[in-house]
Amino acid sequence: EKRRRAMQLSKAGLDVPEELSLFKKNSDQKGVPVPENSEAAPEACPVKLVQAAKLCHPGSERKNHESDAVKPNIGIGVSILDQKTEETNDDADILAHQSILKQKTEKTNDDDDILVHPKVRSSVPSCSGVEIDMQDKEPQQGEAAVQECFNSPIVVHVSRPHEVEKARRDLPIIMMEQEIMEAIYENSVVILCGETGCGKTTQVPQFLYEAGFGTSNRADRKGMIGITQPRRVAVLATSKRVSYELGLKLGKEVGFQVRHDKKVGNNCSIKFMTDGILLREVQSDFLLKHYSVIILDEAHERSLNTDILIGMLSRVIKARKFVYADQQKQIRSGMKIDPADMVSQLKVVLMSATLQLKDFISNRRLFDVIPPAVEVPTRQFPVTVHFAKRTHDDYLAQAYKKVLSIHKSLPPGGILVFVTGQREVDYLCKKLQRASKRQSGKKPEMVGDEDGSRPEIEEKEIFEAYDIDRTEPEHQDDIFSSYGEDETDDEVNVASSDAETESEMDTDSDEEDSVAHETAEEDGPVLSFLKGAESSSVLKASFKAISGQPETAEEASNATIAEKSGPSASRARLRVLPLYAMLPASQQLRVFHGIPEGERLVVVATNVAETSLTIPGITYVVDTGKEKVKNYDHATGMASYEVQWISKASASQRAGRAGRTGPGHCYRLYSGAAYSKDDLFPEFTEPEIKKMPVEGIVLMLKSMNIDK
Ligand SMILES: Nc1ncnc2c1ncn2[C@@H]1O[C@H](COP(=O)(O)OP(=O)(O)OP(=O)(O)O)[C@@H](O)[C@H]1O
Repeated sequence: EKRRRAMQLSKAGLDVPEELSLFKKNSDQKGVPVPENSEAAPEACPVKLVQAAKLCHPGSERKNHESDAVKPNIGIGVSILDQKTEETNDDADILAHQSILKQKTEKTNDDDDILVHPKVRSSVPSCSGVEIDMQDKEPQQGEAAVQECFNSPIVVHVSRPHEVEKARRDLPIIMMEQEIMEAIYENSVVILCGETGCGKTTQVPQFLYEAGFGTSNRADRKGMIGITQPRRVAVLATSKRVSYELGLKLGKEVGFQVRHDKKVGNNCSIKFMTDGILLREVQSDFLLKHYSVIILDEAHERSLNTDILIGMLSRVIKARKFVYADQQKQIRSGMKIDPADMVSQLKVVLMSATLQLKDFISNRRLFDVIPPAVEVPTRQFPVTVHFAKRTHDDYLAQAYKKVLSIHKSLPPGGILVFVTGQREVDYLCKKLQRASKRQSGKKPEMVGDEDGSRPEIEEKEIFEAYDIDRTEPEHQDDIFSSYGEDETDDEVNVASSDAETESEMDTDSDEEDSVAHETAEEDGPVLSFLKGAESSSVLKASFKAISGQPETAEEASNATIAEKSGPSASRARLRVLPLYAMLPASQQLRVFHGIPEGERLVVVATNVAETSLTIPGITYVVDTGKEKVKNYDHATGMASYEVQWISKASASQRAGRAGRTGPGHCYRLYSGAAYSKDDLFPEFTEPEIKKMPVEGIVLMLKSMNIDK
């Protein structure tokens, strides 16, 4: 809080009072202030900070900075500081160096483990993986050398685009870099909870990269930084963003892997992947030797893949510690180990905006030591949440109406609409496109047909939207059928509950809607409006209402927002784009490409857009509050898809999509009263592992050679 206020004051050009000051006088350096916190340094001289500290850069980038590169890392901190202090009188430079040194030379628990006994005269692997011959050194010197080696700071040079450098400084997580990195240095597992949009997904991999993780320069940080996402589109989008922010090439230093698509260079430092990919990797290499850090993003979703991964990683950490200690013992006894076989200790970071912490920290079988939780409590931009007065069953019609109402009366800004499945997406896209055509050709407030009449709502369209096909045979999905599917694929399918979450692995998504429909026959209230002609008339009526009824209270509220934010863009055409899991990647990525001036972007998405994504320009979110999930009948072992209310955690993620690149608004198409009921909107989604029949999970673990 102190730092935040100091930052605010200094950004506003005001004097920072002594008690809030980020700097304290250092008695050793006459007149040179030393930053109390590392984040002061980026504020002071963001680029010089890394450049000045000399470079240890992996891969091709290293060549560009060869003259700066310091090959062995031993003693790097001291020598650089001395050298630079002589070279420059620039206080900012010195400030930056000291900041780095202070941060990077913090002694860590891990460092304790790698002390070499003073009496041992042997070769040990250096930070760079090259053996240091210690034969000619005095024991104490050898110890000091090794100690320095692992304690020595390493700073990887990064050339970020100017606008990224500027935007980064306002991200709340940047102020927490030191706390986060210290927690990671000192613990095997760290939980990181941060508000949506605070910068977890894009920045934490960068913190690690800049600290030397993912490079081959240091044995203790050797191995890639792996980041898992529950969804393919998030993998593609975030890897692209991070490579852009770091000024690196996508597919080289920053890579990604999803099913059927892999772009990972030989010198890859940061790898984004779906959780299924990592599960597959852990089966073939239990130690995950290629990784120094694994970040599990969106851990709150508690998907089966993520939960199994957490369990597996808790074991991998122990196994790596064991192998690591053994290797250290061998080194101490004079044995040589091939640098390629050397392992470091594995770090695991669990990240989420809304995590039920007690599930993780109270489970002593999972983690021997309670993992620390670092919290980033603020988001960058505010999001105003608006609840509907009443909760309607016909959420699709309400969504349509809301989008047009926003378009009609609110200032420019993209709209992101959440519905439950592919068919709903396609249907709503079509409807909105038609409405837009009509609207752009006529007076802006007209939603009716060209002749001025109200748009005719065809029964056929409604049936199409909900895939109401009375002739379709009843279909249920056997949960075990997907385990064996596509054996050759390099991604594990653990029969996820939500086809929209994992559908890149599912082959049955086309059946989802029909399954939903069939199950609705028994499930009554949730989908009762989908039943045949009766339901179609309800929808028909609601669509008619869309174009006919005055939007009294809503228009009044919109008018207030419009007054504050400027004129509407109602004459603009709508650029309506779908986003769902089964859409080919190239089409998924269209939402990130920007749109011609004068158009308004509308993205109609399933819950694939719920987490991790920043769709540039999205200012308004329309949340139907519904999602389609796979539920299991424990008696029969069969699964079926149902449309149900989302959890509060999901609702908050959805709202978060509006405040990414500026302040936003989230329109919830359900009432505040409904939202407050825990039986309708639970705090968290029930972990999938609790819903699934245990046999399938056991079989899968057995197939991974895990007996207990
Ligand atoms: N593609 C992008 N274009 C523009 N800005 C972006 C982009 N991706 C990220 N950002 C900026 O970085 C911020 C942080 O994004 P990031 O995904 O790291 O947040 P997060 O804390 O992981 O959020 P979430 O919990 O929703 O995943 C965004 O709010 C946005 O300002």
